[in-house]
Amino acid sequence: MIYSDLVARISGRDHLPRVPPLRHGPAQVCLILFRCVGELGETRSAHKSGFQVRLCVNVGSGWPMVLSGSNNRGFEKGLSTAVTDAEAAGQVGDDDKDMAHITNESLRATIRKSKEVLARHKIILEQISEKKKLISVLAESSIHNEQEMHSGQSDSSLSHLNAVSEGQEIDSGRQTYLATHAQQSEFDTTYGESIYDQSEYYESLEDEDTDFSGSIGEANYGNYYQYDSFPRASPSVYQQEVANGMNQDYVAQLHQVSEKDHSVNEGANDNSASGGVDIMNVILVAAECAPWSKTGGLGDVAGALPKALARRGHRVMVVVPKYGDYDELQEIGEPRRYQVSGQDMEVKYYHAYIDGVDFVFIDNPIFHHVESEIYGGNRTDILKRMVLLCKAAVEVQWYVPCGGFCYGDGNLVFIANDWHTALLPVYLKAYYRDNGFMTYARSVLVIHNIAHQGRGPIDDFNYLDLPGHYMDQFKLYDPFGGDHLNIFAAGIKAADRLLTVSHGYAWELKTPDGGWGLHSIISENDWKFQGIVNGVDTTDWNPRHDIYLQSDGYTNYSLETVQAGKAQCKEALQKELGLPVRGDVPVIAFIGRLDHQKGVDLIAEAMPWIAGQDVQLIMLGTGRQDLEDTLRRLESQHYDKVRGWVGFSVRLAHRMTAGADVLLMPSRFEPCGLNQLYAMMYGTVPVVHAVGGLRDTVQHYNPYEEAGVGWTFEKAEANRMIDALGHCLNTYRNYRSSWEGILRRGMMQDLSWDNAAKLYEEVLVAAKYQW
Ligand SMILES: Nc1ncnc2c1ncn2[C@@H]1O[C@H](COP(=O)(O)OP(=O)(O)O[C@H]2O[C@H](CO)[C@@H](O)[C@H](O)[C@H]2O)[C@@H](O)[C@H]1O
Repeated sequence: MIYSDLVARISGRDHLPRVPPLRHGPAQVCLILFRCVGELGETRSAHKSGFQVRLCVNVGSGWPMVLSGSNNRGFEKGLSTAVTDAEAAGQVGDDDKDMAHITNESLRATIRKSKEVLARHKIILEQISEKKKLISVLAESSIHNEQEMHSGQSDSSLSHLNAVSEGQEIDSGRQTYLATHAQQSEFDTTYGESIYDQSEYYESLEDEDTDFSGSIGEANYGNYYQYDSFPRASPSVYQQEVANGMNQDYVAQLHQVSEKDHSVNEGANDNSASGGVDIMNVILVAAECAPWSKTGGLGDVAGALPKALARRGHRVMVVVPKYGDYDELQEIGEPRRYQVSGQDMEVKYYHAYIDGVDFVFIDNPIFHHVESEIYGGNRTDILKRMVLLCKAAVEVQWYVPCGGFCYGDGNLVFIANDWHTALLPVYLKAYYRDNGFMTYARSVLVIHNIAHQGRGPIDDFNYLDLPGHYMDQFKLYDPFGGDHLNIFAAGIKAADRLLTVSHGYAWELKTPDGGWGLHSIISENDWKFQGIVNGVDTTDWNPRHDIYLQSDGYTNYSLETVQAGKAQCKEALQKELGLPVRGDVPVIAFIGRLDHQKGVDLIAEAMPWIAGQDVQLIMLGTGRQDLEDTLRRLESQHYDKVRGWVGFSVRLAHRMTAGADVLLMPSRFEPCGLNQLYAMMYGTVPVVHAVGGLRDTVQHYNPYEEAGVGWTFEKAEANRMIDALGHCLNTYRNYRSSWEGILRRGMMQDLSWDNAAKLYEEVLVAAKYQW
């Protein structure tokens, strides 16, 4: 018998860490302590992930050897060392015996106990799954009923979205997909980008007696308060009290009134912790969310990641401002009032339940009519919007009864995104956790783009309504701008966990060039920091059923039909844009915000070379005025082969991704990049600057081994880009079978959010058990 079989039998599972097989079976194995963390059970261990396994192996007559590891590798290493030592000492027998040969009674008892506990785990998980389904059904039927009552219509919120997806022109119709990066935020112009533009910054089984009979399902669902059952003072009063220097009597009073709630929460947490079930309440907060509002990749992530987390069994809410009138929403809960820099603001909540996710919209006039400039306009106006969003979002779990039940704070984790919601971890701490509330709530902050940090003059602190001693968290000295207020900096420090959207960018953020002045703070917080590569929403971005490929001569296609499908889409694209319809000419696409980051100026610099090639170039983007002018100029100068579409068109972005042969991404920095992922899904070959997430996701083509999915170049320089593009075009023209291989390998990857969601879950769980 080999060790891996033995351990698998002990646990009753067959996917334990890959334990190296022994050539000789152990004569005696005495399992003194067997303790698993993570998949097998859980404790409140702060270990990031994976297993913590302790085996005490009695090899021969010597003292037992304790093997332990907080992850697979540690365990494997320890075990193989022990085995090697034992073999070397001649203490391991030759016989490959069966379990029956293991005589140690305590080992058998442990095996039995472990099996029992795992069986109970299984039952508990099934119960949770059932309850989750029930809640989903209740929520859906409540929305359905409400719709029928209020509007007399019977179509669900989902069906409305489907109606949109069945061909309504989102671009012009709802005008919610907007080109807002066109309007530079005064924040970053004054205190952020301009500074860095001038600088060089660019270039459980823990306890066998644990009682599992308390339903873990209840632990997770029983702690949802009925609407508004949290008997606390009005949030604005409370938050204001904290900001003005907390009155201790007031704190005591609040503790008293919320005692009941906290006992519920504590119980819930205890149960879920010991029960080994990490189903959580997750609230993702963002300034934009597709399909309602989108200026770039953040909108895509906010629209897709929550659905993937919900598919993993978590109860998930997205909180986002309500910029426009979205038909599919229903008002929910009672309006509440919040103070933003001395002004009393009423917040209403709107709700839609779609694909297992509660989308909650924060409504106040300050959000209205800014969909075209979410991050644009006056600096203090943007700041007030973000303050209101974060103040309301940090309490949404008590006041918005999604599906009839509020989320509660007993098993809760917030996911904040970029500087816009970086105040949320700070508010969570300053208003609540510092004062003994929301003990079990956690916050994770995701960095999508460090170039925008929410910088402003120190005096802006007055807008934040925080106790004076919090000022230090925000204050940052910068060699170019001097002392300033930096919202991202404070959020990074306050969050329980810090994430970014690729491994490459996680590394870059800790360097002076990549951290944009925040590298030291990020490095200091490295212990809680990691990168997770974004995924693709495969319902929206999928050539098999992309709704934008169902008209105007385009067609859906798959790996099996890619040759004919792409050829048809290419023809339709050339027709739509008035380019010569030629199947043999390589079509190169660029899609993105027009700013320094995306390197569109490098394409302009390479234009003389590109113009000399038999190619077609299509660029879609919006942003900086001078770069928009560049697009227009290139089109007019090379009308026979270049199109520069200035604007924000989701439909055209999809069609270009399907119809082009090559996607060019010369980004100077790219935290993750979604377009190259979309391109590969559609059999379009990426040519990218090897930076951040582009380096992580595009494997350079190796003609000797016929491996790789695209071309990369090492420096964001026009001549480097030309080199890479030249190799790419050469392969396109002269090595067709290699080209097909590259394209197919790209399409065959699993780029869905499901992988990333699993990794997010590990981070959420790590945050939950972090004290
Ligand atoms: N003119 C236009 N018309 C239509 N659609 C357009 C468009 N311009 C851009 N888009 C769309 O907006 C999205 C852009 O996403 P990216 O990830 O490439 O960049 P962005 O820099 O906004 O996001 C930041 O956040 C994301 C998410 O984490 C990171 O991947 C990225 O590296 C980081 O810079 C894509 O869906 C793209 O198709």
